[in-house]
Amino acid sequence: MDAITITRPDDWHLHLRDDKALNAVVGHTAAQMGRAIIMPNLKPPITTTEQAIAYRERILAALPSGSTFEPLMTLYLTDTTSPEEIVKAAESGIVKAVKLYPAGATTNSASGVTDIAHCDGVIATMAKVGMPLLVHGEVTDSDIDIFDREAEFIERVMKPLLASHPDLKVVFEHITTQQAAEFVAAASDNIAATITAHHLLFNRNKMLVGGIRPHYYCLPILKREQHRQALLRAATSGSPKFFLGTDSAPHAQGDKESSCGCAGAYTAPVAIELYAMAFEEMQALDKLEAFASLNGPRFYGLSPNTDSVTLERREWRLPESYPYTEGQDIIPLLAGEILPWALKA
Ligand SMILES: NC(=O)N[C@@H](CC(=O)O)C(=O)O
Ligand SMILES: [Zn+2]
Ligand SMILES: [Zn+2]
Repeated sequence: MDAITITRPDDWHLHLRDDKALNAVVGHTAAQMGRAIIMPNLKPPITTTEQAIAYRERILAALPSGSTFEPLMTLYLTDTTSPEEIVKAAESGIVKAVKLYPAGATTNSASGVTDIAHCDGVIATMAKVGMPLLVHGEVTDSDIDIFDREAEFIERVMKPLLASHPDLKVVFEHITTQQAAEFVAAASDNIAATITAHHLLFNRNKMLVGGIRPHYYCLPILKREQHRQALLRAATSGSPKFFLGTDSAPHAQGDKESSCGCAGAYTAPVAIELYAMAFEEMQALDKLEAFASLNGPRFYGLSPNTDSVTLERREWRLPESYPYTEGQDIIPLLAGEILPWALKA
């Protein structure tokens, strides 16, 4: 196949940050995606509908002129989020989901939930009004190895949560393990998952063999090959439960290439190209459209985009960096490398 045309994709898990960083990155996503679910882990986090509406306005203002990209907003769940705030969010039509960050699990999760028991009433309200819960699924207990934190989350948090709230819509975000892929596939229809391009393309060797490569450090951390294979099978299985979520998570070069580097891979400029590489590895390019453009809107109760994008088989070299904030560049994943697929302008 030398070209593939699909319904324009959406990104169901994206970090856009704010201010100068927002201005630097939003165009990369808007050039490819029709819509994106915007993560609320700003400093301070987006915890109210009012803040989500204001953040949405800042995103729209930062878009290149003429762009029709649509940001879909989320709230950051805390120990003190009220059921009233959830009702308000649902009625706004602007807030599409609520995000659970276990406190301390990832970037800007300090205000996250310390114990999900604190949120039982709020989650019951979410189930009642049909507001999806998006989950960063890792336990944070210091005795649990970083490579086991997602699998352990399924047992300790996800299963009890779904048992108490069987009608709750849940997206298990950025799944990275065979356990998560199998759990979601076997769960009821109201449970889905996003999968990143980098977890489909790379195992942990990419990050650790021949030198430590900080741009491959993200959370949940890259796993061993067995897990990558399970994610590839899930993404290309044709199941509507799995859809595209890049988790493109920009951090300044200096914050990544550091003695204590931040977690997050910046993939927005080449998101759909990277997914095409992964699907081609499975000889499943015919499954790309459902994963990238149809399954997500279906889960969120939205229509697919009405226009399309075309990928051409044409080698091109990704830039080494892009301008980011004052005096800082951002390094995309696969910076300076040759990619086999190009998005037709
Ligand atoms: N994925 C990451 O490694 N980082 C994300 C947070 C997240 O999605 O967990 C970020 O905001 O930088
Ligand atoms: Zn996360
Ligand atoms: Zn994320």
